Amino acid sequence: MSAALLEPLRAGVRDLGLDLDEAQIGQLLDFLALLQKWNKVYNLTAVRDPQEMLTHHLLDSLAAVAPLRRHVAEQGGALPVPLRLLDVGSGGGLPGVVFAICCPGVDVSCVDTVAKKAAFIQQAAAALRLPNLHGIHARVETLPGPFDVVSCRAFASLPDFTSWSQGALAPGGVWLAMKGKHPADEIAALPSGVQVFHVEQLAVPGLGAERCIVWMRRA
Ligand SMILES: C[S@@+](CC[C@H](N)C(=O)[O-])C[C@H]1O[C@@H](n2cnc3c(N)ncnc32)[C@H](O)[C@@H]1O
Repeated sequence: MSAALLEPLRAGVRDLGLDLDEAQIGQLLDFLALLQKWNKVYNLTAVRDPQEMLTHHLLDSLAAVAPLRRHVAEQGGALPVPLRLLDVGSGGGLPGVVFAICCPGVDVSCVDTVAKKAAFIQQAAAALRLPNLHGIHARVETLPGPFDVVSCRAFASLPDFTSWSQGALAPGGVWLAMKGKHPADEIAALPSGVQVFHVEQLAVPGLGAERCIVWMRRA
């Protein structure tokens, strides 16, 4: 599988303008192979075709890496080292595992209510030799944090995501919600204690669909 996906992955990374070394490209392909292998047992994702996994999961998550790196760079010395990120409802590790591979300076915890999904993340951390990746089996509502960035993809509405994870967000922390088209209704339904400070459009190579990141913080 890896050989057939290597060139499309390289092309996608190039289109995204991402700087990744050979080891990271290898880890991304190894992650895809793990996801495909364990999907049969753990039912981690409905996407089963490897090419589709590449565009819908890997490249889609990779599109959020440059924005995350920019946030880390912009905050500079204001953030703890390593920066602590919580990926909520991570499922098979998207985008959490991709963030852990591409941002070694970020300590990534992936939380999921389903035990076998959290176990898969632990397995991936060991297999891919990622000391900055952890799987947590819990409901996000019960996690105290603190996390400097709380992310999600295909998880819940913005009001539910921010309300359920507010206890995990560090003072001065930000929410990074990956969404499809601009979620105007969800933004309008946010409580006054949550402020949207940026809606960032993303272009995912090979995916003709609208994607954005909704960045939020406590008002
Ligand atoms: C649709 S999946 C998305 C998985 C992954 N983020 C992705 O983009 O492929 C949503 C995940 O959220 C998890 N989940 C639902 N409610 C949760 C909660 N309260 N706390 C943590 N995880 C939760 C589910 O078990 C499921 O794995």
